[in-house]
Amino acid sequence: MSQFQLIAVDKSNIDTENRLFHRHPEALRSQQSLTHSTGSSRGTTSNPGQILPSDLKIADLMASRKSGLHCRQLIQVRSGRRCFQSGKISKCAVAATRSSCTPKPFDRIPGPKSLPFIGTTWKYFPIVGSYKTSDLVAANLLKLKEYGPIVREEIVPGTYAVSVFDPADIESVYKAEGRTPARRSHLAVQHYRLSRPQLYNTGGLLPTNGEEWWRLRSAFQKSLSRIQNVRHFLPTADAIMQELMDEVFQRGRDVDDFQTVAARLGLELTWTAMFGKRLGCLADPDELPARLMNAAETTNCSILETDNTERIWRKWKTAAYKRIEDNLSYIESVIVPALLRKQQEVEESKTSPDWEPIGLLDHYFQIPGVDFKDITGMAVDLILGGIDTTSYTSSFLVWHLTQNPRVQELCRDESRRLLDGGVVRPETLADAAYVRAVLKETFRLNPIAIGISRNLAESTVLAGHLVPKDTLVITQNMVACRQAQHFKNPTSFLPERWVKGSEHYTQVSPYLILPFSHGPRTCIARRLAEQNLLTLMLKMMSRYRLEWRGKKELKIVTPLICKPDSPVKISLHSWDC
Ligand code: HEM
Repeated sequence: MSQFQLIAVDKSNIDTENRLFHRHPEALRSQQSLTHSTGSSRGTTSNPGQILPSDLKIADLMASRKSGLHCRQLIQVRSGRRCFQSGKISKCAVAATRSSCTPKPFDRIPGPKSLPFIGTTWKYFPIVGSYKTSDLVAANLLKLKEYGPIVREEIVPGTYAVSVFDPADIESVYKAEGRTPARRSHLAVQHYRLSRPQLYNTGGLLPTNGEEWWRLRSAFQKSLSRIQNVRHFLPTADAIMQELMDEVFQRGRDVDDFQTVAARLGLELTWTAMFGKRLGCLADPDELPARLMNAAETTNCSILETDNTERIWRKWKTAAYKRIEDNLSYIESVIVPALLRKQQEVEESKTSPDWEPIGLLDHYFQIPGVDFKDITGMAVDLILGGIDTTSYTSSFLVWHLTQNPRVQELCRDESRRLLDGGVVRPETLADAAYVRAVLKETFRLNPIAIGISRNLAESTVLAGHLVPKDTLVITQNMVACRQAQHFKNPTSFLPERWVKGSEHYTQVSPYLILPFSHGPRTCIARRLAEQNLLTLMLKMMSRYRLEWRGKKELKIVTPLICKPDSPVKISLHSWDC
């Protein structure tokens, strides 16, 4: 009988082996029957050199080839002479040896030509280059077409960024991110904060890496990661959205830019979650919220530019660096006095028997091991993270709804069935399968982050190339989610893909759609953000039909996160008229 031997010699190989079983239930069943007889189980005893039955592997791997799935196993076939490597299944002319399956070196990763002093950045220059930083989605799509599923760029001479597009590689990146996942972003924010030790202890959560990041993250995430803690914010969120419907939409049914309205909403929701008190910026817009929103957006939109020109602003303050400095200092001028008031309030009331923490800050001021300066950094990061993410996502959501009247009707039917006297309750959210599917489909086509970046914590094989530890890798989820190999009619907005029982129901790799990222560094406010977006949709769709009045097509620009390229102009029509 011919036999096949899995060569799983290190952790990454064991991971790829597990991935194979994960994707091919047949293989898993056979593996289970195999391991039953040997008394082992999947994932725990993926022994290097383990012998597998021949019928299992041939059938399984051939099926993989037919279905276009990628195996990338380091597998040696003792007889049958097949070698599986780098996303392809190829016949080897001679008996496959381990060396023939050895990953290719890092410098063989394809990518644009690198020039002295400027590396590959010329590709983003006007006229000579074909990529635009303002349209990274198109640039990344072009990279995939030009170079394939792995692309290497020299972003600063001697510093490389590797893009991966295949979900199996995205999974490998997450598996190699380590206990304290590190990314290279918000460098100017970090520099600015470290130069103000009177206000901050560290660069804060967004830019910090390593143990210091974990100290902050583990302290601040508790009140945001448990679902029951987040449900605690639901009644206030419901009341805020009710005000949006009654006061704002009722006043004018033609909204010239929904994104601005949604930014106010994002600020109101974030502020209220933090302080446990309304800011009141929806119905009565005064100057402070507008300036705060503007300061957060300008800071966010200057991040990419400063991350890419680190060497310059470290010597001379560039315009983008100055923008960050000015706007962060404005945010501090609002936040710090509010934090001081809150701290005093907590001190005065926490001894009272009927005092209950309402906002995040009520918890933060009681966490041992963090002080006022740590909380200042966290509060500013929540403001930076909480407004544009909500407003851009809900703008794309509204765009897709306006383009799909049938989807609007299905959302209306579901929300009317589930709302309890117009109010969203925890069980409403749990049952809102269709509205949830609409949000997921929006995230497939319009995630606000094109993907995530990581500095690898360990050397890893990606698309058949050995990528060294510490290399900056970018997962290209957004482009991957628009590929026909993963989704039928990939550019169509079809929430039914996510509705069990629908003929369009699709099961895909869990590493494709990751709008909030994944693992220990996933968005700290993920549950809160989802809760708010679902509540908004349920309440809005139960009352209004949306009509698009903006530019023919809403496109994306990428100052940092993906933003609508033009005003989100809509009209709201009552369903009952
Ligand atoms: C649609 C809504 C949102 C999306 C899609 C989103 C997405 C993301 C993503 C992709 C990351 C990077 C994670 C990584 O590198 O692995 C992130 C981080 C973060 N997000 Fe969100 N986010 C959203 C809403 C919010 C809100 C409402 C807040 C605050 C109230 C927030 C605060 C943060 C913070 C502070 C981080 C940094 C976490 C860390 O580095 O440990 N986000 N978010």
